[in-house]
Amino acid sequence: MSLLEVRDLRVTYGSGPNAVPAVRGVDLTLESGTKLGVAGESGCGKSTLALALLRLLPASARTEGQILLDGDDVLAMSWGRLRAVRWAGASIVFQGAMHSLNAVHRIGDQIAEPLLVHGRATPAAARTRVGELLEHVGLPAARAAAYPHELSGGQRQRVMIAMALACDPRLIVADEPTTALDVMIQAQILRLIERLVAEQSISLLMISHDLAVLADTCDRLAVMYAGRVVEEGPARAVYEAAEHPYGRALSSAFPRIGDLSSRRAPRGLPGDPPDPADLPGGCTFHPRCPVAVDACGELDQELREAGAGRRAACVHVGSTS
Ligand SMILES: Nc1ncnc2c1ncn2[C@@H]1O[C@H](COP(=O)(O)OP(=O)(O)OP(=O)(O)O)[C@@H](O)[C@H]1O
Repeated sequence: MSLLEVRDLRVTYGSGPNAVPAVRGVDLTLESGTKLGVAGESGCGKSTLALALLRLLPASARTEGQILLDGDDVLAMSWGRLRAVRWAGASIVFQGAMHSLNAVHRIGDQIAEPLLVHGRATPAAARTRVGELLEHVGLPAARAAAYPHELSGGQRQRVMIAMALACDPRLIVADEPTTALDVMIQAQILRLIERLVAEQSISLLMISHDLAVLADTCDRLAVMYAGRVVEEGPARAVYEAAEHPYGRALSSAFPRIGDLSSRRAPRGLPGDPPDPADLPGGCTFHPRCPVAVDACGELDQELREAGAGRRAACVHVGSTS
């Protein structure tokens, strides 16, 4: 059984004529001990997907489909079961740690909170564990007494990671965990995440607009456009030679981390991503696609086999012309 199976996930914000279909039928599979990256431009539904995985969406969101964590459907489980799953089954690291941490509480207390709420430790044992967790993410245990504003952006993100690790989750969902950081710190945090998930056999679902970051860190990649996955496959193969024209455009826009000498000229995509409330007919990418043909404006494409372990949703995939 896969650790995580997302089946035909649909998330719509609001209702009636102003409804925003942010996620429109996403299927994803994450095997235990592996790392899956989800890439796409701003507004394609990445954060909505991340929040849906732990049922953290606002009440205005209607969620359909299945999110099977170890075979148990997150969307159908009781609140009691959901509380047990959050932090311990799966935990989430958000972008911009300053907004995710509580400014008026010491970071040690914030890291201890999931341990105490889940009855994983007594207050005394939690203090010891907080020190261990801080050292694990490269911070001195004494920093437990600090308030968030006393730490740098990179240190705050380390605190978020320590908090996510506190209850030994099987899965970490990281939503743009390095976006707010400068390039050097970004690389350090990515290496830290890689080391921790490898050491503790944690599975990772990492979300980013930056395909290069994901290709560097993950085993497999899924590329989202306008609320759907348009390509998925082994990370390196998708990054080096995407089958979908959107995947190709995205990969050409981002150089590999630490490989600035081979920086490829970003070939900017014309136009903007579509408004989810007013999607073009046919393939939603066709108005921006450099290889669109007449059929693309008429018929949306489903994901189909595009080589070993790969799928892409493009009319050109598998065509011999
Ligand atoms: N609470 C909300 N109410 C209504 N619409 C929302 C809400 N949250 C997100 N949306 C809309 O849903 C769509 C997907 O947003 P989402 O934040 O999931 O995308 P994203 O790919 O994560 O983008 P970003 O990288 O900018 O966060 C966007 O059109 C966004 O405006």
